[in-house]
Amino acid sequence: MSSDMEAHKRTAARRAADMVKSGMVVGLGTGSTATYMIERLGERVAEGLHIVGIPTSEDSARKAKKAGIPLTDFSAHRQLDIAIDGADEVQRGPLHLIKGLGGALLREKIVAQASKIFVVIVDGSKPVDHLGERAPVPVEVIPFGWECTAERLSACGAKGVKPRTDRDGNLFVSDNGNMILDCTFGPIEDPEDLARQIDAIVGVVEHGMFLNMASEVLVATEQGVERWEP
Ligand SMILES: O=C(CO)[C@H](O)[C@H](O)COP(=O)(O)O
Repeated sequence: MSSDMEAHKRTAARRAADMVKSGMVVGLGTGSTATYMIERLGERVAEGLHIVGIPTSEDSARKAKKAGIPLTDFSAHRQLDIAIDGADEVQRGPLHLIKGLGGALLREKIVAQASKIFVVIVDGSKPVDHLGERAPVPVEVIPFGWECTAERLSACGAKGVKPRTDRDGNLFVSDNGNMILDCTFGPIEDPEDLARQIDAIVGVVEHGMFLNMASEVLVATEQGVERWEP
């Protein structure tokens, strides 16, 4: 990871964190870009910003607590004012996303769906013409019968379906106790159709295509921060 890329992630993250106002319920994304956003929100809380956060992963919950951000959950709030999160790919135009290479796609999608505004923060390596160009589509599945679920995902056109593993080669376990299958499709011509096919497979909990969900995307590059709307 180049230091430029890190600097761009940080710039986009801080720009989004500065959109947050006192009184808001804020969805806290997961990943390296979202971590910069959590750190910036922590600074703002220390300066007097009053917010509560709903984290999208156990990892982000830990980081938010460390940063001093008070946390809440859906038992207290059914709707969030804003959610801010990174992405693995962003398609300009509809602002379709692939998310979940960090393993948190299910909670991320629940939080994004419950938010009035969903702001996506990326560096210049994330925009693509078609979803699937560079990233696999992560699919969270229940462990029971995953081999069978994997075959059905192949039948949807995935060229490769790989169970995600951790650094030690053990099967990755999500915060929800599920597995992730990384499905390589290559450029996806019709993401809505693919999403329908994947949603219909028994055993699939959720996939990492976030279609028509982003309210805006902040793309930070050498040239500054571009703001995209659908
Ligand atoms: O979806 C995600 C985690 O599940 C992340 O937002 C995505 O992987 C981007 O991560 P990073 O900001 O580290 O590039």
